[in-house]
Amino acid sequence: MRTIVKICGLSTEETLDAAIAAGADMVGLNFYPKSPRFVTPERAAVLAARARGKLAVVALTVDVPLPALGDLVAAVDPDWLQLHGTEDEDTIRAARRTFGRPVMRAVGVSATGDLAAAARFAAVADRVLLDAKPPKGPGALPGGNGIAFDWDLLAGLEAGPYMLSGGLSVGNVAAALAAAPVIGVDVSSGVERAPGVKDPDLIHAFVSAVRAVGPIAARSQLESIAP
Ligand SMILES: O=C(O)c1ccccc1NCC(=O)[C@H](O)[C@H](O)COP(=O)(O)O
Repeated sequence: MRTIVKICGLSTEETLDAAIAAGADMVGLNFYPKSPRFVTPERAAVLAARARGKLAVVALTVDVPLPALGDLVAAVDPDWLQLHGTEDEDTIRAARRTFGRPVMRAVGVSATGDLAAAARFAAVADRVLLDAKPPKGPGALPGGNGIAFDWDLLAGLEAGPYMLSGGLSVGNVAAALAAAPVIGVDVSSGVERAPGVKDPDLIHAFVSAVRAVGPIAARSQLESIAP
């Protein structure tokens, strides 16, 4: 099975088409109002319709209450939900049940102890996104900060539906995949020329860099995972 590639925080037709042409598997549409990647539900609906059947569209939200999430799902009809805040297991279960879509839960990692939280969420979510923790201080976003964490912390990660994110780029994604036993990768800042401005050439280069690593089975620590 090939490594899953998600390009997060798209907002234009041009960059969506680049992700599709490059062979990405998922794109993220960002509904966090303070993000430079924020898209309105109306704009997202246009992009999601364009992507339909070509790759999976992920609606990324941060601590949005279920009724408002329902409005978003109705407007955009995403294939996946990505919960990138402090949503607990009950909320994940409720979102899966209510909206009938798979849920990805992001988990910040800065120490091996965080892998316990990741495993807890992996038991109830369809996928867990292992991301860098946001930096402290004003202006930091819950994600999309372009910061990598120490991938060696993942050496003891049990096989599971884990994807890796945080500071990935064309230059480091092969090393990240060599270190981290994950089924996929997610990138945002690393394929941008400025915050919120995705670059079609960088999207192509990033997907090519992942494909050059080869399928998951070529990474020995993942031979037993069937996502
Ligand atoms: O990207 C954002 O602006 C963002 C804002 C609020 C919550 C999550 C956000 N991004 C989540 C993602 O899925 C990113 O792709 C992931 O954090 C990695 O980002 P980066 O380090 O910039 O590649």
